[in-house]
Amino acid sequence: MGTVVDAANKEANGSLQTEKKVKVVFVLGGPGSGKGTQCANIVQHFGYTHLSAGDLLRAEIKSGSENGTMIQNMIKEGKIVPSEVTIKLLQREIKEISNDKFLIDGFPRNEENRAAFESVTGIVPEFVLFFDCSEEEMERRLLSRNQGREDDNIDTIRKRFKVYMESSLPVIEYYNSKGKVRKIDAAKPIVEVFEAVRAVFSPIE
Ligand SMILES: Nc1ncnc2c1ncn2[C@@H]1O[C@H](COP(=O)(O)OP(=O)(O)O)[C@@H](O)[C@H]1O
Ligand SMILES: Nc1ccn([C@@H]2O[C@H](COP(=O)(O)OP(=O)(O)O)[C@@H](O)[C@H]2O)c(=O)n1
Ligand SMILES: [Mg+2]
Repeated sequence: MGTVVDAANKEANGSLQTEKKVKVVFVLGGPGSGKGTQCANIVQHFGYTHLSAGDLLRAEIKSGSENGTMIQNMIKEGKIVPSEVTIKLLQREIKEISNDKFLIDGFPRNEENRAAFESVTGIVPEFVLFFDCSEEEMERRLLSRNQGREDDNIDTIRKRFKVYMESSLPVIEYYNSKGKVRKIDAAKPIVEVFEAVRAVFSPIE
């Protein structure tokens, strides 16, 4: 269990009155491995709230916020946005949504994300759901994703794969060294992947 503390409230009352105890599962894997697709299934069957870091960042661009242009440029390059930006968006959702269990999809994507989230929120994940899939398969899926995303082009896809190998896989290895990774063969068809996902969630429900 982790807690998200309202800093302002803590400041005002010198106490942790608005502590909210939450259960968090990180959903990690390469671009196109099927994170978003399986999160939708988990939401339906296990009552978690799905927080996609990428979706929150794209919404931030649309909102015209001061960080929008920076975020847009980094997404176009497949780069990882400064953690303080992404963590603030995640914290806001966790605080505002009346649920106590969250799937955080596509985060942490590098060591800075991982360490900063833990030190800022005090939350340690129950476990990490890792969707393992070959680059060839992920590339095929991204090129036919048709969600109008400007980062689903072959040049940016190549950059994202490089970032995934260099920065994101080490985070998965970190959690693996702590016995926290639940690895799923994500190359299989959607239904078969969900069968394996269901088995991971069922025992603890
Ligand atoms: N197991 C699967 N087999 C084939 N296609 C898949 C599978 N899972 C997801 N897809 C498709 O691949 C694309 C990427 O899936 P998505 O869930 O957006 O992945 P991610 O969030 O990891 O990038 C989508 O078009 C989705 O419909
Ligand atoms: N923790 C994160 C997650 C996403 N992002 C950015 O958002 C982009 C899209 O993330 P996403 O999770 O929606 O991408 P997919 O894995 O779903 O294809 C990433 O390539 C990064 O540029 C980030 O900077 N930090
Ligand atoms: Mg996704």
